[in-house]
Amino acid sequence: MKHFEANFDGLVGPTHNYAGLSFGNVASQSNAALTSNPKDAAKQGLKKAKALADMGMVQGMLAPQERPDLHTLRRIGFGGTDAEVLQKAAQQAPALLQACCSASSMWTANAATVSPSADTRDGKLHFTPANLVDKLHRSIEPSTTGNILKAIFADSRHFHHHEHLPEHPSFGDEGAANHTRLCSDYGRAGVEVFVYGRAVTRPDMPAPKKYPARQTLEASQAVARLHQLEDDNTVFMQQNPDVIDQGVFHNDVIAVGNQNVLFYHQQAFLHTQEKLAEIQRKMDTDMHFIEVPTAKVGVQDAVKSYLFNTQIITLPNGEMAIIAPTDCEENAAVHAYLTELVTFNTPIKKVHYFDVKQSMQNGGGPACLRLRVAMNEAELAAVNPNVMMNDALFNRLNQWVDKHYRDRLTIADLADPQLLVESRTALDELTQIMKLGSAYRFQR
Ligand SMILES: N=C(N)NCCC[C@H](NC(=O)CCC(=O)O)C(=O)O
Repeated sequence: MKHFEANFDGLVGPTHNYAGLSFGNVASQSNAALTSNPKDAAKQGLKKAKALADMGMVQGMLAPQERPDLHTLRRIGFGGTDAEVLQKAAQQAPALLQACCSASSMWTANAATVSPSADTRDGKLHFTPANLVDKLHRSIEPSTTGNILKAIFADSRHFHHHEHLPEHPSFGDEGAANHTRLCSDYGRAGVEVFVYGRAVTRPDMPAPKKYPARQTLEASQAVARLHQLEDDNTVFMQQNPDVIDQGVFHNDVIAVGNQNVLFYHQQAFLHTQEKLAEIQRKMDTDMHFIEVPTAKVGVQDAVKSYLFNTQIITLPNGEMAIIAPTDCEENAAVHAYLTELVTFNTPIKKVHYFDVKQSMQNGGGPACLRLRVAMNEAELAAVNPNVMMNDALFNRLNQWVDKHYRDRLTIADLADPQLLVESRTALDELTQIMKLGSAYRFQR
């Protein structure tokens, strides 16, 4: 049976805006209050997803969440008509309104942790939505994420869905952004690398001083238990707290892996050599550890350009390619490095650049925008086909964006009751396009 990796990109929602909600994420903070362009944002994402489909990759789309989130606003005491709820929240607690309007579900690397059936004891593909407890605006995503994943991966003969971890800082879980699966071939048991920022039960271990460590060791261990992984196919590594304090809020901002390649910055981890040796010992093939030295690319350049928030994909011809943001092309040191990288003796042979600036300005690069699901043909046949990218879906979604999305949105616009109407109208139509049933609360 054929095995491959599918990517599910988050469709950018109609309320995409810059509210500076993510302390520790430099782009989010420094672009706060910029005017956004939701239409461009959605189209940039669709273009990248379609390009991967055109390269022969299996590519799907995940629907955005319902925002403004009236349910949460009512839950915290804003009442009246929908328009009144928005107006009162805007007047009394603008930060809470902003948290309830973020289109942050677009970054589907944070939707869940996924373990392919080749790695798990029950031979099923496991999903655990990330609880994202570190940020208020993201902590309201996991239940709906779980519902969307269950609507797409519905067949219980193949897919095993878990509830998100308890909503407490001890179990801070950021999903696939802090998880990398390495393997010799997608269908063979691999090594799942969990990268955590701090260990709650081990206060003696180093932790960042300035910015939060969003992922805990305890959360990573819980996910590995739920997913029925063996010690032989898991590795737990600690992220270097110094780089978290320099703006590396997720591990996928400083490292990315694919099959037998791990591409990472010299300063990414603690106890690097020991941990890489453990990975190699547990792998059934020789690893390519591609370490980028600080002397060639500093941490600041890596964070600004998102050199490591690139996707490394295996093309149908077996070669690997890097999907990078155009910001990498614009940074001299990073561009020089990538140009050199394809000449090294590694499986990576090509770099493709994509403009995803609307997302980048909130700290989300190409890799943030996608959830990886390694699977086989039988599993793919069980996936809702209406979310899979092809010419027809690409054209249909672009028309849908043109019809419903604004081309400029400011923080002040979030209280506009018309934005709520537009968003609901758009999402209602989307559930018909993607055949998702009544996925949203407002439809029930
Ligand atoms: N690295 C990965 N996998 N994902 C990137 C997520 C970016 C997201 N930004 C935001 O949520 C900013 C929203 C705002 O400020 O309006 C975050 O910090 O959680």
